[in-house]
Amino acid sequence: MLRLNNVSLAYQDKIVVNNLGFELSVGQIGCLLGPSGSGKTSALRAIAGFEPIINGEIWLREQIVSDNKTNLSTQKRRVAVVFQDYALFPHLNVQQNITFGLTSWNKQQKQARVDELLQLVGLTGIELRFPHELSGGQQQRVALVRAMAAKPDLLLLDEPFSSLDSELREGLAKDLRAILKHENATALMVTHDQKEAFSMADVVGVMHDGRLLQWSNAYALYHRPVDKFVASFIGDGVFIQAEIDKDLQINSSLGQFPIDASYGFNIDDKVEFLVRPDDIVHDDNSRTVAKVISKDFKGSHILYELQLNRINPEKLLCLALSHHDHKIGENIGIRLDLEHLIIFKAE
Ligand SMILES: Nc1ncnc2c1ncn2[C@@H]1O[C@H](COP(=O)(O)OP(=O)(O)OP(=O)(O)O)[C@@H](O)[C@H]1O
Repeated sequence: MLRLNNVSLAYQDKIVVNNLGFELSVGQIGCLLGPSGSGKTSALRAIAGFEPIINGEIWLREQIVSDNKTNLSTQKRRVAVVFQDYALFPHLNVQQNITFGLTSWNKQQKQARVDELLQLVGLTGIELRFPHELSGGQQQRVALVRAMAAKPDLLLLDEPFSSLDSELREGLAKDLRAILKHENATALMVTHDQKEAFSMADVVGVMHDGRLLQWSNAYALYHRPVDKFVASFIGDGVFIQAEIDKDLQINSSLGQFPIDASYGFNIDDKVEFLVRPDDIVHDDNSRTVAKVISKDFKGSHILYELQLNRINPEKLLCLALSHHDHKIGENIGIRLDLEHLIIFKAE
């Protein structure tokens, strides 16, 4: 449905999207995730036809819509775009807003589509209200269904929830996913918010400095990051310095443990491995103790920041059940419970 091959885009001479490549099939929801300035919005704008590309190809359906000679107009691409600063037409009511682009539809078809879409977003009955009579969350829901009203082949969403508070965001991301799936719509969203990406998308691409580092599902990004940037950007955790000893074991402040030969490390290699907060288990019977440096109460859990000891002042994060309540400065027993190792050569 959508395919990018080695797409590069530059403003003046500065390349901001570098050799981008991925594919979305019909009905799939993708997300480009990355820090500010990583090129996500520029990539989305190129797919929408707002920016020409200097290299590569963008395919939509079975047609090249962008290459270094072609830049098909947005209308001809049959894509709909929802921007951060979505705006409904203030002088049109909800029904008129939603049906604005449905010029070739008759009255009954328009009415049926409005009813169907408003029901999907739980807003039945607000057809005749004007935007100023709606809450921010309701306005954003209407803006989203308006973009989907004409059943575009591809929906492009640029940080669609950024103007909403965090509680609304999560709810809306889940709702939007349900609607997209109901409509079997193909969509690509960009965001810097990992939670949003994970609740919305089937497949997530992490971007950094214009490059796509990894394109996979959320589970693989968290558990099998391809490099240190992805490992640090996705989820919490700390890197522990270690070296490979003569028995090809990892030797670290958290103890020694074996490493599979398939990792390809050699004796004396300096390495660092990732320890997520859920890899550190609070265990009063453990001989390894660490001091509580800070704590963050999260309701069902407490996220502790711990320091191993004076000789090994490495910091760790530990996610403990909320009734394991310890004071700052207290020493608590901990145990490493790594399911699998995320390990890189030390920089
Ligand atoms: N119209 C423009 N002209 C020149 N440079 C631009 C233009 N738009 C974006 N840039 C630059 O291109 C780079 C990538 O910007 P882009 O907006 O694509 O990143 P982003 O990952 O979407 O960031 P954000 O999350 O902050 O929107 C940045 O260095 C930005 O300053």
